[in-house]
Amino acid sequence: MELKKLLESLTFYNVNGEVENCEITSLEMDSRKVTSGSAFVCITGFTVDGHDYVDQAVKKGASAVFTSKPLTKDYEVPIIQVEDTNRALAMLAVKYYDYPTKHFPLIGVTGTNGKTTVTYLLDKIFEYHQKKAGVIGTIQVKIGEETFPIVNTTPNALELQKTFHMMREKDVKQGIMEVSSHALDMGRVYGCDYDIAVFTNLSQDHLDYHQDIQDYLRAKSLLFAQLGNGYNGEKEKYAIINDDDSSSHLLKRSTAQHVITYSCKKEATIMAKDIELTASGIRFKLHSPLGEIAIQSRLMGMFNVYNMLAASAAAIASKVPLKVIQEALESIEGVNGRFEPIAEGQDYSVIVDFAHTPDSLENVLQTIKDFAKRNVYVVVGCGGDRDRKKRPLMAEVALNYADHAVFTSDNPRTEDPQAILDDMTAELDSTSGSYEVVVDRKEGIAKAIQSAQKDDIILIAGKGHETYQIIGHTKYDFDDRDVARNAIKQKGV
Ligand SMILES: CC(=O)N[C@H]1[C@@H](OP(=O)(O)OP(=O)(O)OC[C@H]2O[C@@H](n3ccc(=O)[nH]c3=O)[C@H](O)[C@@H]2O)O[C@H](CO)[C@@H](O)[C@@H]1O[C@H](C)C(=O)N[C@@H](C)C(=O)N[C@H](CCC(=O)O)C(=O)O
Ligand SMILES: Nc1ncnc2c1ncn2[C@@H]1O[C@H](COP(=O)(O)OP(=O)(O)OP(=O)(O)O)[C@@H](O)[C@H]1O
Ligand SMILES: N[C@H](CCC[C@H](N)C(=O)O)C(=O)O
Ligand SMILES: [Mg+2]
Repeated sequence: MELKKLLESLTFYNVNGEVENCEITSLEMDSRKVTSGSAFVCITGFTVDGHDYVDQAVKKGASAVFTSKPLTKDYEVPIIQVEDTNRALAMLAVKYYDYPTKHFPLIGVTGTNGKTTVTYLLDKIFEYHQKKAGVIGTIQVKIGEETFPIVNTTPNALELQKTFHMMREKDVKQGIMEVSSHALDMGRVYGCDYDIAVFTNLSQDHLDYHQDIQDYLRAKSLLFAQLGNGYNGEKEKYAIINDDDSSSHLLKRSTAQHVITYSCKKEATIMAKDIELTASGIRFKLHSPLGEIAIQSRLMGMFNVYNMLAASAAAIASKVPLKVIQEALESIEGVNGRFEPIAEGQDYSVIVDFAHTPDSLENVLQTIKDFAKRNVYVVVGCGGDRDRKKRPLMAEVALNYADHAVFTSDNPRTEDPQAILDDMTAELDSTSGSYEVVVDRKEGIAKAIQSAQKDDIILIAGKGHETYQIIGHTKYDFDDRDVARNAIKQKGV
């Protein structure tokens, strides 16, 4: 693409150098990826400043550089200075990849818990609706049956538009993505044109990044403020909001578009009635302005009723017939690493789940308690370099619900694993409940499995689908499901 054409995506900028006849062969924000003809955008990060890598980028053949501050030396390639390179990156990426989401509708899902689950429910619904879907989120990028690895739940603006472009090339008819609060706050989704924005719920997490819960909510609300601000202005846009959550009022006020509410407790656009939670799944009646359907699902727990309402509401707004929604939800066996049973023929249950917040841990433990015939064990830890304030809360929830807790390491990252466990247990006294601390996760899982007797249930929480454990800066192979399977076999069935 000609640089001149790329610059049409920006309004005010200063150019130092010659723009005419400058051809751009790729758009990059990482100097290490620059090749001959790349345009390099300098981003000021949390660790380093991209402006310090201009020399490297130019040496590698960059044919243009975007900055947000004056550079200390002159270069022979055009230097384009903008107010904010982060914002410019999104605009440039949308232009470079030729407005990819013009070609398919886009659903964004935000909230503390349930985003991945809702996106996979929607993926199944669109599969049944015979519309090829592309999903972006915590687990991976999934386009039809193809999957690609991912670093962040919501990728940066450049990676995101590139992924949308790939979806367009693969003939995707429906985009579905998780939108994290970090992404909203950092502007990773600037330039995205959402048709539907979904809110699951808000509870404590990420207070390492956000100053407080209000700031966290403010970040979430940006998705609803952004709804309808894109280039697909002629289509109707919908905000789908959990009306049973105390943040619903603010989120409704954040959007100028249509609002669809959902609730299990009160009058709302979409409601769940006659809910039955059983040891083998969920039954309820989904009531909508278009009619009522009976939902029968293998997913467990009240929280999954909410997830199904959220997904159904987004599907209804996307004009998917109720019958299709009903069949798709009935067919879902589970979501990777969410309430995933590990069955090796043993006479006790082992469940691997991704609960890594106080609220999700409480929800999943409540679900287990409701059907437990005997003791409930929980093996859980808290990630390092993440919200420290949730640590004592998660430990408290574990003790409130489980008969015995094994506190162990999650992803310690650069923190001392013992110090994380100390944060979890500092407030607990000996009367709070029965627990032990086992720093090594593999050992912690094995200990719980060794102790289990017939009809006991062990919940291994926090890592779900993850196939690694991050210690320091290194990712080691680690999968709770494999570790549990081996421990079960070692114990003997
Ligand atoms: C705190 C945070 O969000 N950091 C993100 C950020 O990294 P950073 O600011 O440290 O980047 P940096 O290393 O300083 O680099 C700055 C710039 O210099 C460039 N650079 C760097 C080195 C070099 O040699 N040359 C060069 O050009 C980099 O490409 C970049 O453009 O930008 C990176 C690239 O986009 C992200 O991958 C990274 O996410 C890290 C891995 C992360 O862990 N983020 C978490 C907190 C996060 O965002 N989580 C949410 C999920 C939350 C949830 O689901 O609950 C998410 O959406 O993933
Ligand atoms: N609607 C919900 N409300 C509360 N807890 C939930 C809900 N849905 C799922 N959970 C619990 O939270 C865990 C994580 O669910 P899921 O991965 O769908 O959430 P997420 O919002 O994508 O999380 P992340 O922020 O890590 O991407 C599940 O394993 C389950 O224990
Ligand atoms: N998306 C979540 C994942 C947490 C998973 C948990 N295993 C951890 O490492 O803390 C986060 O970035 O906070
Ligand atoms: Mg997720």
